[in-house]
Formats: sequence, C-alpha cells, structure tokens
Amino acid sequence: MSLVHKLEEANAAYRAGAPIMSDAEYDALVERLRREQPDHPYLQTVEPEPENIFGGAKVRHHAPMLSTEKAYTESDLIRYFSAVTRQAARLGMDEVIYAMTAKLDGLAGSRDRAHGVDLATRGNGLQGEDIGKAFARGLKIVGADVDGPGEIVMPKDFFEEHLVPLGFKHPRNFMVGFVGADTEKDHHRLVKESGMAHFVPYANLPRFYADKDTILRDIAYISEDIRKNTPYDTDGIVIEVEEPELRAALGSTNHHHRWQIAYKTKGETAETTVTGVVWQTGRTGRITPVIEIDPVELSGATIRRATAHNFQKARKDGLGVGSRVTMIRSGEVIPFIMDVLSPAPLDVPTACPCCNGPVEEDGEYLTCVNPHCEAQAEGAISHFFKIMGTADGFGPKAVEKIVAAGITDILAVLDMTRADFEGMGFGPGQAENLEREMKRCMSTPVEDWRFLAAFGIRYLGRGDSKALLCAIGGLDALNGITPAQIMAIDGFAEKTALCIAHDLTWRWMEIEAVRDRMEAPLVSSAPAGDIGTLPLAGMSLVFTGTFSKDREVMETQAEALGAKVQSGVNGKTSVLVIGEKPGASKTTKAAALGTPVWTEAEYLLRIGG
Ligand SMILES: NC(=O)c1ccc[n+]([C@@H]2O[C@H](COP(=O)([O-])OP(=O)(O)OC[C@H]3O[C@@H](n4cnc5c(N)ncnc54)[C@H](O)[C@@H]3O)[C@@H](O)[C@H]2O)c1
Ligand SMILES: [Zn+2]
Repeated sequence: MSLVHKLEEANAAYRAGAPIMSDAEYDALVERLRREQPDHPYLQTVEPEPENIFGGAKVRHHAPMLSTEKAYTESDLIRYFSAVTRQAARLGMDEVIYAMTAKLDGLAGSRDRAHGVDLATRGNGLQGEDIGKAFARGLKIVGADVDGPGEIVMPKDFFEEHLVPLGFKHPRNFMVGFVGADTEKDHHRLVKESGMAHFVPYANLPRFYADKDTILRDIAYISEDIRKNTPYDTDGIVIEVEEPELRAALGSTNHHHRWQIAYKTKGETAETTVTGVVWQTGRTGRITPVIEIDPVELSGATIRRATAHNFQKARKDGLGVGSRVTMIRSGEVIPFIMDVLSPAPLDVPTACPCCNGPVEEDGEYLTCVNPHCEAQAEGAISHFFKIMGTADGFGPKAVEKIVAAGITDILAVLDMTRADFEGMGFGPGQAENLEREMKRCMSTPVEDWRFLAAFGIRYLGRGDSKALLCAIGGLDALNGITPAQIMAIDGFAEKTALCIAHDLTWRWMEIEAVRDRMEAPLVSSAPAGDIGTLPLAGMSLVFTGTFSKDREVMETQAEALGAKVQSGVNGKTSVLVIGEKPGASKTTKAAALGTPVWTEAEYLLRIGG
C-alpha cells in the first residue's frame, strides 16, 4: 500500500472515531511523506472528514476551518518566528507578543449563529456537517457562549473514572460517537446527566503571553504547565499572533493560517526485542498481554514493559517473544509499542491466567467469562452495590478486603454476617455497619431493571435492562431467553443479542438465587405492573437537605415505591421532603405554592419503614 493511501485510510478511520494507528505513528508517517514528496497534494489541504459520518446536513463555513502547521523542534519554531518578525517589521511593528493556548485533542466544531449554524464539524475545512443535535444530547458550552471555532471534549478525570471501565480508550473517539450516534445509549445518558460533554470555544481558553526569546528558552516548561492545567486531553500547544493587522498580512494557505503554529513534543523512539509476554486479567474480565522488552532508555526513563490493550492487533502484528519492535515515549503519552519491525507469533491463552476459567474472543478483546474469577470479583461486587444503590459502605477498599479473604461472588457476600466481617479484619463498628447495610439492600424494594443491571452483564446497563424487561414482560421471562427473542426488540443488534443471551444463560442461577435472597419485591417495569398499590404511587416528590441516608439512595427508594422524583418544586410537586439544612429556594417555593412538607421521620412513617 502506498504511503499516501495508508495515510488516507488512517485519517478516515480517525475522523470516524475508530483510529487504526496511534497519533504518533500517523504524525511520523506525515513527516515521512513531507521528506519524500514535499509537494504532495495530501500535505496541502486539510485532512478531510469522510462524508456524512454524523448524519447532519452539509454546512458551508463562512470562515474556513483550517488545520495547523506543526513544529516539533526548536528550528521549526525559529522558522515560524522569523517569518512573523519579518512581516511585523514590514508593517513597522515592534516586538511581537505571542499568545499560547492548550491544543485540545477532541473534535473541532464551529458555532456560527450569525448564519444560523448552532454547531458544525470542520469537514474538509470549507464545508462541514451540522451537529447542532449534540446540544440536545447534552453538550454544554464552557465559558461565554460566543460564536467561533472550538473543541468538543470531555474532562480526562471523568473519562478515566467512568468510561475507561466500559472499554472506551480515548475521549476524542468517544466524543465522535457521542455526537454521531443514532440512538442514545446508556453511556451517552451517563455523560449527559453528569454534564461532562463540553464544547470549549478556543476564545475562552486561558491565554499565556510571551515574546519569542522567552518562548524559545522556556517552551518545555510552558508546554508542561499548560498541559497540567488543562482538564482535557491535549496534543501540544497553539502559539499565535493576535494583532488583526499582522494576521491579515501573514494570511493563510489552504491548509493552515500562517499566523499560528502548533508545537508538539515528538516522542523519542528506540528499537528493542520482546523477551516475554505476561497475560493479565483486569477488573472487567478483559485479558491483555503485558509485553516485556529488553530495557531501553527513553526520554530519561528506563522502559521494561508495555501493555498491548488490543490483543487482536497484538496477535496480528506478531508481538510474540523474539519480535523486534520500536518503542516510543513522549511527554504526553505513556510508553507504547509503535511498530513491529520483525514479527514472532504470539501465543494466546485458551484459559484465564487468573482463574483458569473459559475465555472468549469478543471483537478486539479476550475476556474471561467466569463471573467468579477473582480478578473480576472486586469490580463485580462493587458494581452490584453501586447500581442497587440501597447500601452504603461497600466502597473499593471494603470490597478489596472481602475479595482478598476469598469471598468472590455476590451471593457469598450476601451470606456474610457481622462475625464473618470481623474475621476478615474489619473493626466491630464497621462489621456491624456492613451487616446492617446488607440487610437494608435486601429489604429495600428496587426496580427490576436496576436489579438486572447490577449484575454487570455486558451490554446490559440500566437503560438497556429497562428496555429489555419492558419488552419481554419481566425478569422471569429472561429464563432461557434466546438471541432471536432479544434481537426482535428495538435497539438490540445481533452481536449484542448473542452476547446477552449467552451471559444470561451462564448467570441465570446466580441471578435467581440473589433474587430469592431479596426480602422486598422487585418493582416491575413491565407496562402492566401493579404500580397502583405502591405506597408512593402517583406522587411527585422533591428531596432537599441532608438525610440519614444518601440523598440518591432516598430518591432511588422513592422511585421504587412508585414516586416520581423531581429536581425542583413546581405546581406538580405533591410533597417536599426536607432533611437537615434544606435548600432555601425549595422551601420558599413550596411555601408560596402551598406544597405539603414532610420531615424525614414523616416520610419514613408514610412508607412504613
Ligand atoms: N491516529 C490516526 O490515525 C490519525 C489520523 C489522522 C489525524 N490524526 C491526528 O490529527 C492531527 C492532524 O489533524 P488536524 O488537522 O485535525 O489537527 P491538527 O493537529 O492540525 O490541529 C488543527 C486543529 O486543532 C484544533 N485546535 C485545538 N486546540 C486549539 C486551540 N487552542 N487553538 C486553535 N486551534 C485548536 C483546531 O480545530 C484545528 O483544526 C494530527 O496531530 C494527528 O496526530 C491521527
Ligand atoms: Zn478469570
């Protein structure tokens, strides 16, 4: 395949949110093309988005959205500064002061309400796609709502905490899916509810100012400082001239503005040999190879191993013992294998390295499907209590202790007593607490979809569990369900249906056993459910203040008992439930509307608990 063809293919995949190579690899190939064929048309225009990946109408940009020129070295920067300085001298201007901002690594978009465009992608630079629907999906503008270009991004902390465990690898690719997906999935709702999909107009980014000599001297510190102070992924910094007159004089090419440059630190690379492969099972059951290498020095650190997250690619590339590879490390990424120079076959395990249980290939992942696998147990147990939402105290630390003591499945946890907890090294107070919380978890009514989602079955988050149970008529109907039955339901594709049916069969006994342990009934989400007999049926409640339990737990319980929970008081509110230090705006509003107010004690009395 020709170099350009390879670049075109990689670019199309990247723009669609499913890259087939790393950015460092792509950038290295672009630099190679620049060396070999400096005048190639591919280098002269904006790398285009494939047509119609977001399903929006075509939009013409009133100002073209260009790419940036890149500087990897000091001499690249000097060349840029000289060109600007020459032009400034022609205009009779003094020393130029440059503005620097974080180069956000997301999906570029432009807001141009002056021409009726809420938001559009960059497209080919001249014409993009209308993605205004992203606001309905939960996209939030960060800072002043100004027209102009910006970036669609997600804070990295949130991404790492909530989306990495679901298998997403890069916020940028996630946001491409978020903006373009036809149907709203659970993970989209999670992001929407948390308000973590952001559109950041570049004009709102913090700006740092310096002259060229300061920049050349301190560029490493400045870059690192900007990176550290930006909550989003970045891939360098943008250095630019601000004076409109100088911008106009410098002008643009079809590819970039001459008044702007992106500074990126290129990773250092080194060749080495693979000396060993160790397979590890993660918390979600995913089995990934850790590649051990002959130690190499890269940017001042000794690198001994790298994780290959995509096992399928590792096998295809031949990352086995004895293969020769190129490692790369830059300031912004952890070291990884960039290239396989000479392959060697990679032996893939047929059993889980942790529990010896059965494994399955699911797309690019190798997964241990044994729910009792110790490596997965912690994740599974925390997930259960978190989704049930009716017990406190089963945080990561406590669960780690429980699993370390050999209790690796939900049922076994539910069988534990205060004495058992104490035997594991919990203090008497905490042991008592855990026993009480577990009883509460078993005696509080929850919706059947929440119960099902608590088992952490692949593709059965809360929303999809609800859809499944509503369509199928309740939990019992899941016993022996076939892929065909699931596929017949709107929103379930063949691959997911196969996977869900398989996992349900495998885990049905456990699900039933846990349900038998429940002392409270599950609230059915099937349309013909007996909602009318629940104590809070038909009521709309608002909770404010601090309660003896987490507010979220109170609200979940109220919903399970038939209530609708609102976030603010309005004419439809039946009762305002107040804890300690209730919010003044809610109590005032309730007083003005004459809405009944209950204390926590009154509320508990009413629900009989
Ligand atoms: N992994 C792959 O296969 C693959 C394929 C294609 C492209 N890429 C990556 O994409 C990049 C090239 O594509 P590109 O032209 O979209 O990006 P670029 O690196 O040339 O950057 C230009 C874009 O940066 C954006 N930007 C972000 N922060 C900004 C700020 N503070 N001020 C101004 N603009 C800002 C602008 O929207 C502009 O369009 C390369 O760095 C490459 O690594 C990767
Ligand atoms: Zn296992």
